[in-house]
Parts: sequence; C-alpha cells; structure tokens
Amino acid sequence: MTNITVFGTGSWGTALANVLADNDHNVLMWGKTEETINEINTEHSNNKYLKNITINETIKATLDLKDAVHHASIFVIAVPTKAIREVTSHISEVADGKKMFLHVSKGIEPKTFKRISEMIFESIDPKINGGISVLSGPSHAEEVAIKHPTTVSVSSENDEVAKLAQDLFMTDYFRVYTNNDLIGIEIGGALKNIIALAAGITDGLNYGDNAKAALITRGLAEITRLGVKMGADPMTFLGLGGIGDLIVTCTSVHSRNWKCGNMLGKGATLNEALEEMNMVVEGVRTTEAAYYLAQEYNVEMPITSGLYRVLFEDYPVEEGVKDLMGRDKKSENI
Ligand SMILES: NC(=O)C1=CN([C@@H]2O[C@H](COP(=O)(O)OP(=O)(O)OC[C@H]3O[C@@H](n4cnc5c(N)ncnc54)[C@H](OP(=O)(O)O)[C@@H]3O)[C@@H](O)[C@H]2O)C=CC1
Ligand SMILES: O=C(CO)COP(=O)(O)O
Repeated sequence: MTNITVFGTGSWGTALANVLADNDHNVLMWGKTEETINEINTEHSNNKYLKNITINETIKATLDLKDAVHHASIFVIAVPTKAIREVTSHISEVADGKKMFLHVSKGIEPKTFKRISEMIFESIDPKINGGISVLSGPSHAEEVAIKHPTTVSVSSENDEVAKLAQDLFMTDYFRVYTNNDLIGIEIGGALKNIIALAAGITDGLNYGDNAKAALITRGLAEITRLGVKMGADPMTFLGLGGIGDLIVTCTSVHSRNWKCGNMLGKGATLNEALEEMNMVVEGVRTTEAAYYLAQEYNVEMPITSGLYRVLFEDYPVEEGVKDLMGRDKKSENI
C-alpha cells in the first residue's frame, strides 16, 4: 500500500483516485471547492463531475494543501492545463523531500508552447523533483469509473519512474503500458482534442461517417507531422496515446471536445458552447497553441488552421469544411 495524493477533484482525478484505491493504495484527494470535498468525504460521490458513481470509501479529500502534500511522495496531477503551473508551484512551496509528479492532463500551453511535463519541471523546485511522468490514452473517466476495460500508456524520461507508475495503476480493468516517448505521448494526447472538436462539428452538420473517418485519418497525419518535428517517434501516434485516443475522443458521446464541436456544428457560438459545458474543453486552447506551433515548425496543419479560424475568427463552420475539401490536389503519401 502506497500513500498517493491526487490533485484535482474533477472527473478524471476522481476516476483515477478510484483505480488507485481499488489497488489498495491510501489515496487523499485535494481540491479547492468545499462542497466537492465534503461530498467525497461524507457521501462518497462527486455528482458534479461523475454522476451516480460511488467512490471507494477509503478515499479521503481535503482542502488543505499542506496536508495533501505531506500525505505522500507520489502526486497525481489531474487539473486542466491552464491550472498546472498554479497548482504545481503551490505544491513546491510547501513540499520537502523528493516527490514524484504523474500528470494526466492533455494540453499545450498557448504562447510558450510548453508540454505539461515541461511546465511542471519549470514550476517546481529542482530539489523536490523525484521524476515527472504522464499517463495518457483512450480513457473516458465515465467508463473507468464503472470499471470498464481500459488501456493507457505511461511515459517518463526515466524508465524506472514509468514502471513505478505502471505498477501503481495496473488493475484487472485498467491495463497500463509503458512507452519511452514522452514527447509523442504528450503531443498525441493534446492534439487529438483539436481533431475531436472538428469531428464534433462535422457530426453537428450531419456530414456522416465518411467525413469523420477522413478527419481521424488526416488528423492523425497532421498530428504526426508536427509531433515528429517536435522530436516524437512517429510510431507513438499508432499507439494508445495516438490513434487510440484520437478514435475514442472523436467517436464517444462522453468526449467534452466532441460535444463542444457538436454544438458549434449545430450553430452555437464558442462562448455559448463553452457555457453549456461544466467541464474543461482542452482542445480550444490547444488549437491556439498548435496553430502557432505549426507556423514555428513550418508544418502544414490544415484541419488545425481551419478550426482556428472557426474558433477565434468567427469563420462559418460550413466554409471551413468547404476550404478543406477545396485544397490543392495532393498525394496521400507526402
Ligand atoms: N475526463 C476525462 O475523461 C479525461 C480527462 N483528461 C484530462 O485530465 C485533465 C483534467 O480534466 P478533468 O478532470 O476531466 O476536468 P474536469 O473539468 O472534470 O475537472 C477539472 C478539475 O480541475 C479543478 N481545477 C481547475 N482549476 C483549478 C485550480 N486553479 N486549482 C485547483 N483545481 C483546479 C476543478 O476544480 P473545481 O471543481 O473546484 O472547480 C476540477 O476539480 C484535462 O487535461 C483533461 O484533458 C484525460 C483523460 C480523460
Ligand atoms: O482524453 C479523453 C479521453 O481519453 C477525454 O476527452 P475529452 O476531454 O474530450 O472528454
């Protein structure tokens, strides 16, 4: 039994806390909303984020950051990308001794273009850095919470850290692979959300299955082009953290990115769609980051560029699709 603290009481943090508690680990959750903390402690539920799920009764939750930090040497960071620096720098202020940081977030920071592991590395005191890793793959919280078979990958620059994470999470319903391509796993997890937004849009427009298959396939091509330029192994994009996550996010009713895109396809504005969701839609900020990254690395990313115009320049969704279909003739092999 290992002491583990999960930072973030949203849908993914809650589902993963359950996986860890099912593995007999001593799990403390930290969050910033009193109502949620009380609900986890007294009702063993978190209905805002995971409806009708009973949380393992051994899991405790706290608002106190010091208690959360002192509980464990292994931290699961399960907050949206925009909160990563704030949460990890606060952890660093109160931590002493080496701590292992495993993040599960899927985004890239706009403006700096940093991956999450890089943001954590920059935000914490090097003295407490006991290894940084990522867990990613096709894994909607709603299905993990009801113990449906799920597979993910963990990656770290240090293979021993990845193996430790694998051991901590592996259960009979949650199968964990290691993968030594940290860049590829983080880029695959972040960029698939862009394509899922686009898939939601074409579904909202009722363009059917051919259009969605095209988006998944050509989306994978542009994710791979950028990922490889950033230093990823192209094979990673054919694994769980690449095509696996791309398929699940583009086709699942659970995906927040798909849902948000679907509302846009049906005519909502971005603000209306985001207001309707009470959970994070990472793909919006990641589209901005990837749009500029593509320019920096001189990589063609037509789906990302088209979506950028729709999200940030009020470009009509139908025109965006027409533009993609009307691009110059190409060979698929390039
Ligand atoms: N949900 C899923 O199925 C999966 C999600 N992910 C990724 O996991 C990450 C977290 O997503 P998810 O749990 O789904 O998000 P949710 O929207 O379900 O929950 C977000 C959580 O983050 C907390 N939070 C937000 N800002 C802060 C902050 N500044 N300080 C402390 N806590 C904060 C929220 O707290 P509060 O409620 O108090 O506002 C809430 O508990 C995302 O990057 C997502 O892409 C990855 C795989 C699967
Ligand atoms: O990453 C996910 C599943 O693997 C969750 O995707 P959404 O954020 O679109 O719900």
